[in-house]
Amino acid sequence: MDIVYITGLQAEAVIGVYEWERSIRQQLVLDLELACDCRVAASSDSIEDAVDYDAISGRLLAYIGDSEFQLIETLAERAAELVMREFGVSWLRLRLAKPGAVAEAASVGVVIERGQPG
Ligand SMILES: Nc1nc2c(c(=O)[nH]1)N=C([C@H](O)[C@@H](O)CO)CN2
Repeated sequence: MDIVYITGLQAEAVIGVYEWERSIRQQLVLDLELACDCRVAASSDSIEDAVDYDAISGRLLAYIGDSEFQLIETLAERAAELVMREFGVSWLRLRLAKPGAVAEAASVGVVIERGQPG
């Protein structure tokens, strides 16, 4: 299995369980690993055969920017479903960080894996 990856994708959203969080936008950072067979795109040298990290990044930024979930678990799950459904990705690992959430921590977040490799 090969991987196309995106790291440090910075987005902003309304997210959080507390009342004060419902009226502000907070920073989120995404890392994604996306299963693929890079030989297909390498053979044709065509973006049509590639897992397009630019298109996926843009779609995720738009989706997250419009979202208003309470939990980062919910946003991570929905974002994973979107990428798999719209971009035909069979397996992914998604890390979603909310770096401002705990003042004493460098960052907090979730990591999920969905689908089957290959
Ligand atoms: N597992 C989680 N724990 C917490 C979340 C969350 O989304 N998942 N959210 C909060 C608050 O919104 C927090 O980020 C405010 O600082 C607390 N714990």
